Amino acid sequence: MAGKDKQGKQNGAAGLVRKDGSPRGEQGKRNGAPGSSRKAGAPTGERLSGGYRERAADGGQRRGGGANRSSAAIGAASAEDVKKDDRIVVTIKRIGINGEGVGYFKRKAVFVEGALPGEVIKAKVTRAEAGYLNASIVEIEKKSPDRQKPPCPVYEDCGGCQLQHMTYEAQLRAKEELVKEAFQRYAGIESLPMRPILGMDNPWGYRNKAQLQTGRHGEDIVTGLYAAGSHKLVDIAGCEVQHPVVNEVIDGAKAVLKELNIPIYNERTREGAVRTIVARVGLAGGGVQLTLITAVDRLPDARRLVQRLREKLPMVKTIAQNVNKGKSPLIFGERTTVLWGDERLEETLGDVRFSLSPRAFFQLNPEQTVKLYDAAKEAAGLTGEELVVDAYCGTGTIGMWLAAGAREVRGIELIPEAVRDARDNARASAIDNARFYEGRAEELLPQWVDQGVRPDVVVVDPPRTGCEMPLLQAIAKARPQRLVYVSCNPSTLAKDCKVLLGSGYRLEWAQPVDMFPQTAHVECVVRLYRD
Ligand SMILES: C[S@@+](CC[C@H](N)C(=O)[O-])C[C@H]1O[C@@H](n2cnc3c(N)ncnc32)[C@H](O)[C@@H]1O
Repeated sequence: MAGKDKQGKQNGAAGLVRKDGSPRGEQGKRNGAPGSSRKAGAPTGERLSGGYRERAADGGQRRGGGANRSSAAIGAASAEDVKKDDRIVVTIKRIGINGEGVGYFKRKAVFVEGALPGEVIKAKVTRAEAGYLNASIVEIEKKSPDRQKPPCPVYEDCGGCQLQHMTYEAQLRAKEELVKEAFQRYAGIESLPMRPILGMDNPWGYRNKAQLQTGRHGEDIVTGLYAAGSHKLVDIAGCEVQHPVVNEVIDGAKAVLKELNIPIYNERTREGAVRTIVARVGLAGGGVQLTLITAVDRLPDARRLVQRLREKLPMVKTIAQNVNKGKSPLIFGERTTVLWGDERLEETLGDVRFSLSPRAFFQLNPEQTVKLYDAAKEAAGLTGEELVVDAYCGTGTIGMWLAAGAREVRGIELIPEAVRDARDNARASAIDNARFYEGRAEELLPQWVDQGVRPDVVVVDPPRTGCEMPLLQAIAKARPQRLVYVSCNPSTLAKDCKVLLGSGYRLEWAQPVDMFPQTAHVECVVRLYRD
Protein backbone atom coordinates (compact mmCIF):
# COMPACT_ATOMS: atom_id res chain seq x y z
CA MET A 1 0.00 0.00 0.00
CA ALA A 2 1.69 3.09 -1.16
CA GLY A 3 1.30 6.21 0.84
CA LYS A 4 -2.32 5.70 1.28
CA ASP A 5 -3.97 8.56 2.83
CA LYS A 6 -7.24 6.95 3.82
CA GLN A 7 -8.73 10.35 3.29
CA GLY A 8 -11.73 9.43 5.12
CA LYS A 9 -10.40 8.43 8.49
CA GLN A 10 -10.02 10.91 11.27
CA ASN A 11 -6.67 10.99 12.82
CA GLY A 12 -8.35 11.11 16.14
CA ALA A 13 -8.53 7.34 16.36
CA ALA A 14 -4.91 7.45 17.29
CA GLY A 15 -3.06 8.05 20.46
CA LEU A 16 -3.53 6.83 23.95
CA VAL A 17 -2.89 9.11 26.81
CA ARG A 18 -2.78 7.75 30.29
CA LYS A 19 -4.27 9.89 32.92
CA ASP A 20 -1.44 9.17 35.33
CA GLY A 21 1.08 10.14 32.72
CA SER A 22 2.86 6.81 32.70
CA PRO A 23 4.07 5.32 29.44
CA ARG A 24 1.34 4.40 27.08
CA GLY A 25 0.37 0.97 25.99
CA GLU A 26 -1.44 0.30 29.22
CA GLN A 27 -4.92 0.88 28.00
CA GLY A 28 -5.49 -1.97 25.68
CA LYS A 29 -3.68 -0.50 22.73
CA ARG A 30 -3.06 -4.03 21.58
CA ASN A 31 -6.57 -5.26 21.39
CA GLY A 32 -5.94 -8.12 19.07
CA ALA A 33 -3.49 -10.93 19.07
CA PRO A 34 0.16 -10.18 19.41
CA GLY A 35 1.68 -8.87 16.28
CA SER A 36 -1.71 -8.27 14.76
CA SER A 37 -2.02 -5.17 12.71
CA ARG A 38 -4.08 -2.34 13.99
CA LYS A 39 -7.06 -2.02 11.72
CA ALA A 40 -9.15 0.82 12.95
CA GLY A 41 -7.48 4.15 12.59
CA ALA A 42 -4.20 2.67 11.61
CA PRO A 43 -3.90 2.89 7.88
CA THR A 44 -0.61 3.50 6.23
CA GLY A 45 0.35 7.06 6.27
CA GLU A 46 -2.39 7.95 8.61
CA ARG A 47 -1.82 8.59 12.25
CA LEU A 48 -1.02 5.67 14.46
CA SER A 49 -0.85 5.73 18.18
CA GLY A 50 2.35 4.87 19.89
CA GLY A 51 4.19 7.72 21.48
CA TYR A 52 6.17 7.03 24.58
CA ARG A 53 7.67 8.85 27.49
CA GLU A 54 10.98 7.66 28.74
CA ARG A 55 10.71 7.48 32.47
CA ALA A 56 13.93 6.26 33.87
CA ALA A 57 16.71 6.87 31.45
CA ASP A 58 19.52 5.99 33.74
CA GLY A 59 21.70 4.56 31.06
CA GLY A 60 21.38 1.05 32.39
CA GLN A 61 23.42 1.66 35.50
CA ARG A 62 20.65 0.63 37.85
CA ARG A 63 20.80 -2.01 40.52
CA GLY A 64 20.08 -5.63 39.98
CA GLY A 65 22.48 -6.43 37.18
CA GLY A 66 19.55 -6.52 34.79
CA ALA A 67 21.78 -5.95 31.83
CA ASN A 68 23.00 -9.50 32.02
CA ARG A 69 19.65 -11.14 32.41
CA SER A 70 17.59 -12.18 29.43
CA SER A 71 14.42 -12.09 31.52
CA ALA A 72 13.57 -12.42 35.17
CA ALA A 73 10.42 -12.66 37.18
CA ILE A 74 9.73 -10.34 40.00
CA GLY A 75 7.07 -12.07 42.02
CA ALA A 76 6.23 -14.75 39.47
CA ALA A 77 7.68 -18.20 39.00
CA SER A 78 6.55 -18.90 35.44
CA ALA A 79 5.07 -16.97 32.56
CA GLU A 80 1.67 -18.50 33.24
CA ASP A 81 1.72 -17.13 36.79
CA VAL A 82 2.29 -13.57 35.64
CA LYS A 83 -0.66 -11.31 36.25
CA LYS A 84 -1.62 -7.77 35.51
CA ASP A 85 0.42 -5.28 37.58
CA ASP A 86 3.25 -7.76 38.17
CA ARG A 87 6.76 -6.49 37.54
CA ILE A 88 9.00 -8.38 35.18
CA VAL A 89 12.40 -7.79 33.65
CA VAL A 90 12.61 -8.40 29.96
CA THR A 91 15.26 -8.05 27.27
CA ILE A 92 13.88 -6.53 24.09
CA LYS A 93 14.68 -8.49 20.96
CA ARG A 94 13.05 -6.52 18.18
CA ILE A 95 10.54 -3.88 17.18
CA GLY A 96 6.98 -5.11 16.59
CA ILE A 97 4.56 -4.12 13.88
CA ASN A 98 3.15 -1.20 15.86
CA GLY A 99 6.56 0.10 16.89
CA GLU A 100 6.59 -1.49 20.33
CA GLY A 101 9.54 -3.40 21.75
CA VAL A 102 9.09 -7.17 21.74
CA GLY A 103 10.83 -9.46 24.17
CA TYR A 104 10.12 -12.76 25.90
CA PHE A 105 9.41 -13.62 29.47
CA LYS A 106 10.02 -17.32 29.95
CA ARG A 107 9.23 -17.79 26.23
CA LYS A 108 6.04 -15.77 26.34
CA ALA A 109 6.01 -12.73 24.06
CA VAL A 110 5.99 -9.41 25.88
CA PHE A 111 5.08 -6.17 24.10
CA VAL A 112 6.54 -3.08 25.69
CA GLU A 113 5.72 0.25 24.17
CA GLY A 114 8.68 2.58 23.83
CA ALA A 115 11.31 -0.11 24.43
CA LEU A 116 14.13 -0.69 21.96
CA PRO A 117 15.97 -3.81 20.81
CA GLY A 118 18.84 -4.69 23.14
CA GLU A 119 17.34 -2.87 26.09
CA VAL A 120 16.71 -4.50 29.41
CA ILE A 121 13.47 -3.23 30.79
CA LYS A 122 11.88 -3.50 34.15
CA ALA A 123 8.24 -3.47 33.15
CA LYS A 124 4.81 -3.54 34.69
CA VAL A 125 2.38 -6.03 33.15
CA THR A 126 -0.68 -4.25 31.87
CA ARG A 127 -2.38 -7.20 30.25
CA ALA A 128 -1.79 -10.90 30.73
CA GLU A 129 -3.19 -13.17 28.04
CA ALA A 130 -2.61 -16.85 27.40
CA GLY A 131 -0.29 -16.14 24.48
CA TYR A 132 1.32 -12.83 25.34
CA LEU A 133 1.85 -10.05 27.84
CA ASN A 134 1.57 -6.32 27.40
CA ALA A 135 3.76 -4.30 29.69
CA SER A 136 4.82 -0.72 30.25
CA ILE A 137 8.25 0.58 31.12
CA VAL A 138 8.98 1.14 34.78
CA GLU A 139 12.69 1.49 34.39
CA ILE A 140 15.23 1.04 31.63
CA GLU A 141 17.95 -1.09 33.18
CA LYS A 142 20.09 -1.18 30.08
CA LYS A 143 19.63 1.51 27.49
CA SER A 144 20.12 1.10 23.74
CA PRO A 145 22.69 3.30 21.99
CA ASP A 146 19.97 3.79 19.35
CA ARG A 147 17.77 5.64 21.81
CA GLN A 148 17.40 9.36 21.26
CA LYS A 149 15.31 12.15 22.68
CA PRO A 150 12.23 12.41 20.47
CA PRO A 151 12.56 15.72 18.61
CA CYS A 152 8.82 16.38 18.81
CA PRO A 153 7.56 17.89 22.08
CA VAL A 154 4.15 16.20 21.77
CA TYR A 155 5.45 12.87 20.51
CA GLU A 156 3.80 10.89 23.25
CA ASP A 157 0.45 12.59 23.24
CA CYS A 158 0.02 12.92 19.50
CA GLY A 159 0.62 9.31 18.61
CA GLY A 160 1.20 10.06 14.94
CA CYS A 161 4.76 8.72 15.11
CA GLN A 162 5.95 5.60 16.89
CA LEU A 163 9.71 5.61 16.44
CA GLN A 164 11.00 9.09 17.16
CA HIS A 165 12.79 7.74 20.22
CA MET A 166 15.04 5.77 17.84
CA THR A 167 17.74 7.14 15.56
CA TYR A 168 16.76 7.03 11.89
CA GLU A 169 19.44 4.45 11.07
CA ALA A 170 18.03 2.21 13.77
CA GLN A 171 14.49 2.74 12.47
CA LEU A 172 15.58 1.51 9.06
CA ARG A 173 17.29 -1.54 10.55
CA ALA A 174 14.21 -2.31 12.61
CA LYS A 175 11.99 -2.12 9.54
CA GLU A 176 14.23 -4.54 7.66
CA GLU A 177 14.03 -6.89 10.61
CA LEU A 178 10.25 -6.61 10.64
CA VAL A 179 10.07 -7.79 7.05
CA LYS A 180 12.57 -10.62 7.57
CA GLU A 181 10.88 -11.75 10.72
CA ALA A 182 7.45 -11.84 9.08
CA PHE A 183 8.76 -14.08 6.30
CA GLN A 184 10.41 -16.38 8.82
CA ARG A 185 7.33 -16.61 10.92
CA TYR A 186 4.59 -16.75 8.34
CA ALA A 187 6.24 -18.13 5.21
CA GLY A 188 8.94 -20.29 6.75
CA ILE A 189 11.62 -18.43 4.76
CA GLU A 190 14.74 -18.29 6.89
CA SER A 191 16.87 -16.38 4.45
CA LEU A 192 14.79 -13.86 2.58
CA PRO A 193 16.44 -12.44 -0.55
CA MET A 194 15.95 -8.90 0.66
CA ARG A 195 17.47 -5.74 -0.70
CA PRO A 196 18.52 -2.98 1.70
CA ILE A 197 15.60 -0.76 2.65
CA LEU A 198 15.22 2.48 0.70
CA GLY A 199 15.18 5.26 3.27
CA MET A 200 15.13 9.04 2.99
CA ASP A 201 18.13 11.37 3.09
CA ASN A 202 16.03 13.76 5.12
CA PRO A 203 13.40 11.82 7.06
CA TRP A 204 11.51 14.96 8.13
CA GLY A 205 9.09 17.37 6.49
CA TYR A 206 7.93 14.78 3.96
CA ARG A 207 4.14 14.72 4.44
CA ASN A 208 2.49 16.85 1.81
CA LYS A 209 -0.86 17.01 3.55
CA ALA A 210 -2.24 17.67 7.01
CA GLN A 211 -5.82 17.22 8.06
CA LEU A 212 -6.18 18.53 11.54
CA GLN A 213 -9.12 18.85 13.86
CA THR A 214 -9.75 22.28 15.29
CA GLY A 215 -10.68 23.17 18.84
CA ARG A 216 -10.16 25.79 21.46
CA HIS A 217 -7.84 25.92 24.42
CA GLY A 218 -9.14 29.03 26.16
CA GLU A 219 -8.80 31.94 23.75
CA ASP A 220 -6.52 30.04 21.41
CA ILE A 221 -7.48 27.94 18.45
CA VAL A 222 -5.63 24.65 18.37
CA THR A 223 -5.25 22.23 15.50
CA GLY A 224 -4.25 18.67 16.03
CA LEU A 225 -5.40 15.16 16.65
CA TYR A 226 -7.78 13.79 19.23
CA ALA A 227 -6.25 11.32 21.62
CA ALA A 228 -8.08 8.03 21.29
CA GLY A 229 -11.29 7.69 23.20
CA SER A 230 -11.08 11.21 24.52
CA HIS A 231 -11.94 14.78 23.67
CA LYS A 232 -8.39 15.84 24.31
CA LEU A 233 -7.11 17.62 21.24
CA VAL A 234 -3.36 17.43 21.05
CA ASP A 235 -1.97 20.49 19.32
CA ILE A 236 0.58 19.47 16.73
CA ALA A 237 1.46 22.92 15.44
CA GLY A 238 4.80 22.77 13.65
CA CYS A 239 4.71 18.97 13.30
CA GLU A 240 8.11 18.03 11.94
CA VAL A 241 6.99 15.29 9.60
CA GLN A 242 4.68 17.72 7.82
CA HIS A 243 6.02 19.76 4.96
CA PRO A 244 6.98 23.21 6.34
CA VAL A 245 4.65 24.97 3.89
CA VAL A 246 1.76 22.87 5.16
CA ASN A 247 2.57 23.96 8.71
CA GLU A 248 2.77 27.57 7.60
CA VAL A 249 -0.66 27.40 5.99
CA ILE A 250 -2.24 25.69 8.99
CA ASP A 251 -0.80 28.35 11.31
CA GLY A 252 -1.92 31.17 9.05
CA ALA A 253 -5.43 29.77 8.67
CA LYS A 254 -5.69 29.41 12.44
CA ALA A 255 -4.66 33.03 12.91
CA VAL A 256 -7.27 34.24 10.43
CA LEU A 257 -10.02 32.16 12.02
CA LYS A 258 -9.10 33.72 15.37
CA GLU A 259 -8.87 37.23 13.98
CA LEU A 260 -12.35 37.00 12.43
CA ASN A 261 -13.76 35.13 15.37
CA ILE A 262 -15.10 32.32 13.20
CA PRO A 263 -16.89 29.80 15.45
CA ILE A 264 -14.79 26.69 15.97
CA TYR A 265 -16.61 23.38 16.22
CA ASN A 266 -16.87 21.86 19.66
CA GLU A 267 -16.71 18.08 19.53
CA ARG A 268 -18.60 17.73 22.80
CA THR A 269 -21.43 20.21 22.37
CA ARG A 270 -21.49 19.73 18.60
CA GLU A 271 -21.76 23.48 18.13
CA GLY A 272 -19.63 25.77 16.01
CA ALA A 273 -18.62 25.80 12.37
CA VAL A 274 -15.05 24.86 11.42
CA ARG A 275 -14.11 21.36 12.52
CA THR A 276 -11.10 20.44 10.40
CA ILE A 277 -8.43 22.23 8.39
CA VAL A 278 -6.91 20.34 5.48
CA ALA A 279 -3.84 21.73 3.72
CA ARG A 280 -2.13 19.95 0.84
CA VAL A 281 0.96 21.30 -0.85
CA GLY A 282 1.58 20.52 -4.51
CA LEU A 283 5.24 19.75 -4.95
CA ALA A 284 5.06 20.27 -8.70
CA GLY A 285 4.57 23.97 -8.05
CA GLY A 286 0.81 24.00 -7.81
CA GLY A 287 0.72 25.89 -4.52
CA VAL A 288 -1.47 24.86 -1.62
CA GLN A 289 -5.01 23.57 -1.56
CA LEU A 290 -6.75 24.65 1.62
CA THR A 291 -10.04 23.09 2.66
CA LEU A 292 -12.09 24.07 5.67
CA ILE A 293 -14.40 21.32 6.77
CA THR A 294 -17.45 22.65 8.48
CA ALA A 295 -20.25 21.17 10.52
CA VAL A 296 -22.67 23.74 9.07
CA ASP A 297 -23.78 24.55 5.54
CA ARG A 298 -22.97 28.24 5.73
CA LEU A 299 -19.44 29.23 6.56
CA PRO A 300 -19.78 32.38 8.69
CA ASP A 301 -18.21 35.52 7.26
CA ALA A 302 -17.03 33.53 4.26
CA ARG A 303 -16.24 36.53 2.06
CA ARG A 304 -13.97 38.24 4.57
CA LEU A 305 -12.45 34.93 5.55
CA VAL A 306 -11.45 34.17 1.97
CA GLN A 307 -10.06 37.65 1.51
CA ARG A 308 -7.93 37.49 4.66
CA LEU A 309 -6.68 33.99 3.86
CA ARG A 310 -5.61 35.17 0.41
CA GLU A 311 -3.81 38.17 1.86
CA LYS A 312 -2.07 36.24 4.55
CA LEU A 313 -1.28 33.09 2.61
CA PRO A 314 -0.32 33.91 -0.98
CA MET A 315 0.89 30.34 -1.55
CA VAL A 316 -2.72 29.11 -1.26
CA LYS A 317 -4.23 28.58 -4.70
CA THR A 318 -7.53 27.00 -3.68
CA ILE A 319 -9.82 27.77 -0.77
CA ALA A 320 -12.58 25.21 -0.46
CA GLN A 321 -15.30 24.35 2.00
CA ASN A 322 -16.44 20.81 2.62
CA VAL A 323 -19.53 20.17 4.73
CA ASN A 324 -19.48 17.27 7.15
CA LYS A 325 -22.29 17.25 9.69
CA GLY A 326 -21.81 13.60 10.51
CA LYS A 327 -20.67 11.94 13.71
CA SER A 328 -18.64 9.26 12.01
CA PRO A 329 -14.83 9.25 12.01
CA LEU A 330 -14.81 10.25 8.34
CA ILE A 331 -13.10 13.57 7.81
CA PHE A 332 -14.74 14.68 4.63
CA GLY A 333 -18.45 15.05 3.99
CA GLU A 334 -20.03 14.65 0.60
CA ARG A 335 -20.30 18.29 -0.48
CA THR A 336 -17.30 20.40 -1.46
CA THR A 337 -17.48 23.94 -2.78
CA VAL A 338 -14.49 25.83 -4.07
CA LEU A 339 -14.87 29.29 -2.51
CA TRP A 340 -11.98 30.81 -4.38
CA GLY A 341 -9.18 29.81 -6.75
CA ASP A 342 -8.31 26.73 -8.75
CA GLU A 343 -10.80 23.87 -8.85
CA ARG A 344 -7.96 21.38 -8.78
CA LEU A 345 -4.35 21.05 -7.73
CA GLU A 346 -2.12 19.93 -10.58
CA GLU A 347 0.48 17.43 -9.40
CA THR A 348 2.95 15.08 -11.00
CA LEU A 349 4.67 11.92 -9.97
CA GLY A 350 7.38 11.09 -12.47
CA ASP A 351 5.68 11.47 -15.85
CA VAL A 352 2.20 10.86 -14.50
CA ARG A 353 -0.04 13.87 -14.03
CA PHE A 354 -2.70 14.24 -11.40
CA SER A 355 -5.48 16.74 -11.27
CA LEU A 356 -6.63 16.66 -7.67
CA SER A 357 -9.94 17.86 -6.35
CA PRO A 358 -9.84 18.71 -2.62
CA ARG A 359 -11.02 15.22 -1.65
CA ALA A 360 -8.99 13.27 -4.16
CA PHE A 361 -6.42 10.82 -2.93
CA PHE A 362 -2.74 11.49 -3.54
CA GLN A 363 0.34 9.86 -2.10
CA LEU A 364 1.52 11.53 1.11
CA ASN A 365 5.22 11.09 0.51
CA PRO A 366 5.85 11.57 -3.22
CA GLU A 367 9.65 11.18 -2.96
CA GLN A 368 9.38 7.68 -1.52
CA THR A 369 6.40 6.76 -3.68
CA VAL A 370 8.59 7.16 -6.75
CA LYS A 371 11.10 4.70 -5.23
CA LEU A 372 8.32 2.25 -4.42
CA TYR A 373 6.79 2.43 -7.88
CA ASP A 374 10.18 2.15 -9.57
CA ALA A 375 10.74 -1.05 -7.61
CA ALA A 376 7.32 -2.27 -8.77
CA LYS A 377 8.24 -1.41 -12.35
CA GLU A 378 11.51 -3.31 -12.10
CA ALA A 379 9.68 -6.27 -10.58
CA ALA A 380 7.17 -6.25 -13.43
CA GLY A 381 10.02 -6.60 -15.98
CA LEU A 382 7.95 -5.25 -18.85
CA THR A 383 8.86 -5.56 -22.54
CA GLY A 384 5.93 -3.73 -24.11
CA GLU A 385 4.00 -6.92 -24.88
CA GLU A 386 2.33 -7.59 -21.58
CA LEU A 387 -1.20 -7.48 -20.32
CA VAL A 388 -0.86 -6.19 -16.77
CA VAL A 389 -3.58 -6.45 -14.15
CA ASP A 390 -3.24 -3.88 -11.37
CA ALA A 391 -5.43 -5.30 -8.61
CA TYR A 392 -6.45 -2.98 -5.75
CA CYS A 393 -5.37 -0.11 -7.97
CA GLY A 394 -6.73 2.84 -5.97
CA THR A 395 -6.47 5.89 -8.19
CA GLY A 396 -4.53 3.84 -10.72
CA THR A 397 -1.05 5.15 -10.04
CA ILE A 398 0.90 1.90 -10.24
CA GLY A 399 -0.90 0.88 -13.43
CA MET A 400 -0.13 4.26 -14.96
CA TRP A 401 3.49 3.98 -13.83
CA LEU A 402 3.70 0.72 -15.80
CA ALA A 403 1.50 1.60 -18.78
CA ALA A 404 4.23 2.96 -21.03
CA GLY A 405 6.08 -0.36 -20.80
CA ALA A 406 3.05 -2.59 -21.29
CA ARG A 407 0.62 -3.49 -24.07
CA GLU A 408 -2.40 -3.01 -21.84
CA VAL A 409 -3.15 -2.31 -18.19
CA ARG A 410 -6.36 -3.24 -16.42
CA GLY A 411 -6.90 -1.79 -12.97
CA ILE A 412 -9.44 -3.11 -10.48
CA GLU A 413 -10.67 -0.97 -7.60
CA LEU A 414 -13.54 -1.19 -5.17
CA ILE A 415 -14.20 2.50 -4.55
CA PRO A 416 -16.10 4.19 -7.41
CA GLU A 417 -14.63 7.62 -6.68
CA ALA A 418 -11.10 6.25 -6.92
CA VAL A 419 -11.95 4.56 -10.22
CA ARG A 420 -13.19 7.89 -11.56
CA ASP A 421 -9.98 9.58 -10.40
CA ALA A 422 -7.93 6.84 -12.05
CA ARG A 423 -9.70 7.40 -15.36
CA ASP A 424 -9.27 11.18 -15.07
CA ASN A 425 -5.60 10.84 -14.20
CA ALA A 426 -4.97 8.52 -17.15
CA ARG A 427 -6.66 11.03 -19.43
CA ALA A 428 -4.63 13.92 -17.97
CA SER A 429 -1.45 11.98 -18.67
CA ALA A 430 -2.57 10.91 -22.16
CA ILE A 431 -2.31 7.25 -21.17
CA ASP A 432 -4.59 5.38 -23.54
CA ASN A 433 -3.76 1.75 -22.83
CA ALA A 434 -5.00 1.67 -19.24
CA ARG A 435 -8.60 0.83 -18.26
CA PHE A 436 -10.00 0.92 -14.79
CA TYR A 437 -12.78 -1.33 -13.55
CA GLU A 438 -14.93 -0.92 -10.48
CA GLY A 439 -15.33 -4.09 -8.44
CA ARG A 440 -13.76 -6.53 -6.06
CA ALA A 441 -10.44 -7.89 -7.20
CA GLU A 442 -11.35 -11.32 -5.81
CA GLU A 443 -14.47 -11.36 -7.99
CA LEU A 444 -13.40 -9.60 -11.18
CA LEU A 445 -10.09 -11.35 -11.74
CA PRO A 446 -11.60 -14.86 -11.33
CA GLN A 447 -14.35 -13.84 -13.80
CA TRP A 448 -11.79 -12.64 -16.31
CA VAL A 449 -9.74 -15.77 -15.89
CA ASP A 450 -12.85 -17.91 -16.45
CA GLN A 451 -13.45 -15.91 -19.63
CA GLY A 452 -9.97 -16.83 -20.82
CA VAL A 453 -8.09 -13.65 -19.94
CA ARG A 454 -4.45 -14.47 -19.21
CA PRO A 455 -2.46 -11.57 -17.73
CA ASP A 456 1.30 -11.73 -18.14
CA VAL A 457 1.89 -9.70 -15.02
CA VAL A 458 -0.32 -9.22 -11.99
CA VAL A 459 0.33 -6.45 -9.51
CA VAL A 460 -1.44 -6.60 -6.16
CA ASP A 461 -1.40 -3.77 -3.63
CA PRO A 462 -4.06 -4.82 -1.11
CA PRO A 463 -5.16 -3.19 2.14
CA ARG A 464 -3.41 -4.28 5.34
CA THR A 465 -5.54 -7.39 5.52
CA GLY A 466 -3.85 -8.81 2.43
CA CYS A 467 -5.35 -10.55 -0.60
CA GLU A 468 -8.55 -12.55 -0.51
CA MET A 469 -8.08 -16.26 -1.16
CA PRO A 470 -10.21 -16.33 -4.37
CA LEU A 471 -7.83 -13.75 -5.83
CA LEU A 472 -4.78 -15.85 -4.98
CA GLN A 473 -6.55 -18.87 -6.47
CA ALA A 474 -7.37 -16.95 -9.65
CA ILE A 475 -3.71 -15.92 -9.94
CA ALA A 476 -2.65 -19.56 -9.54
CA LYS A 477 -5.09 -20.50 -12.30
CA ALA A 478 -4.10 -17.70 -14.68
CA ARG A 479 -0.38 -18.42 -14.10
CA PRO A 480 0.98 -14.95 -14.91
CA GLN A 481 4.72 -15.21 -15.31
CA ARG A 482 5.44 -12.31 -12.99
CA LEU A 483 3.69 -11.27 -9.87
CA VAL A 484 4.40 -7.97 -8.14
CA TYR A 485 3.20 -7.80 -4.56
CA VAL A 486 3.20 -4.30 -3.03
CA SER A 487 2.35 -4.36 0.64
CA CYS A 488 2.12 -2.19 3.73
CA ASN A 489 1.85 -5.12 6.09
CA PRO A 490 4.74 -7.60 6.21
CA SER A 491 2.64 -10.20 8.06
CA THR A 492 -0.11 -10.52 5.48
CA LEU A 493 2.47 -10.15 2.71
CA ALA A 494 4.37 -13.16 4.04
CA LYS A 495 1.21 -15.21 4.56
CA ASP A 496 0.01 -14.53 1.02
CA CYS A 497 3.47 -15.26 -0.38
CA LYS A 498 3.37 -18.63 1.34
CA VAL A 499 0.18 -19.46 -0.58
CA LEU A 500 1.71 -18.24 -3.83
CA LEU A 501 4.93 -20.20 -3.24
CA GLY A 502 2.72 -23.24 -2.73
CA SER A 503 1.17 -22.72 -6.14
CA GLY A 504 4.42 -22.72 -8.05
CA TYR A 505 5.83 -19.20 -7.68
CA ARG A 506 9.35 -18.39 -6.60
CA LEU A 507 10.32 -15.32 -4.68
CA GLU A 508 13.16 -13.49 -6.38
CA TRP A 509 13.59 -10.46 -4.14
CA ALA A 510 11.91 -8.23 -1.61
CA GLN A 511 12.49 -4.49 -1.52
CA PRO A 512 11.41 -2.64 1.63
CA VAL A 513 10.77 1.10 1.28
CA ASP A 514 10.45 3.55 4.14
CA MET A 515 7.42 5.55 3.11
CA PHE A 516 6.79 7.03 6.54
CA PRO A 517 9.91 7.76 8.57
CA GLN A 518 9.36 8.12 12.33
CA THR A 519 6.39 5.76 12.15
CA ALA A 520 6.39 1.97 12.40
CA HIS A 521 5.13 1.55 8.85
CA VAL A 522 7.11 -0.27 6.25
CA GLU A 523 6.17 -0.89 2.63
CA CYS A 524 7.58 -3.70 0.61
CA VAL A 525 7.66 -4.76 -3.03
CA VAL A 526 8.15 -8.45 -3.72
CA ARG A 527 8.91 -9.96 -7.09
CA LEU A 528 7.57 -13.45 -7.65
CA TYR A 529 7.87 -15.39 -10.85
CA ARG A 530 7.19 -18.75 -12.44
CA ASP A 531 8.52 -20.40 -15.56
C1 LIG B 1 -3.31 -0.21 -0.50
S1 LIG B 1 -4.41 0.64 -1.47
C2 LIG B 1 -3.62 0.60 -3.01
C3 LIG B 1 -3.75 1.83 -3.81
C4 LIG B 1 -2.88 1.98 -5.04
N1 LIG B 1 -2.32 0.78 -5.55
C5 LIG B 1 -1.83 3.02 -4.81
O1 LIG B 1 -0.65 2.75 -4.93
O2 LIG B 1 -2.20 4.13 -4.48
C6 LIG B 1 -5.61 -0.57 -1.56
C7 LIG B 1 -6.77 -0.22 -2.44
O3 LIG B 1 -7.57 -1.38 -2.57
C8 LIG B 1 -8.93 -0.99 -2.56
N2 LIG B 1 -9.66 -2.21 -2.20
C9 LIG B 1 -9.93 -2.68 -0.98
N3 LIG B 1 -10.52 -3.88 -1.07
C10 LIG B 1 -10.63 -4.16 -2.39
C11 LIG B 1 -11.15 -5.26 -3.11
N4 LIG B 1 -11.66 -6.30 -2.49
N5 LIG B 1 -11.08 -5.22 -4.45
C12 LIG B 1 -10.55 -4.15 -5.09
N6 LIG B 1 -10.06 -3.08 -4.46
C13 LIG B 1 -10.10 -3.09 -3.13
C14 LIG B 1 -8.98 0.15 -1.60
O4 LIG B 1 -10.09 0.95 -1.86
C15 LIG B 1 -7.66 0.86 -1.90
O5 LIG B 1 -7.83 1.85 -2.88
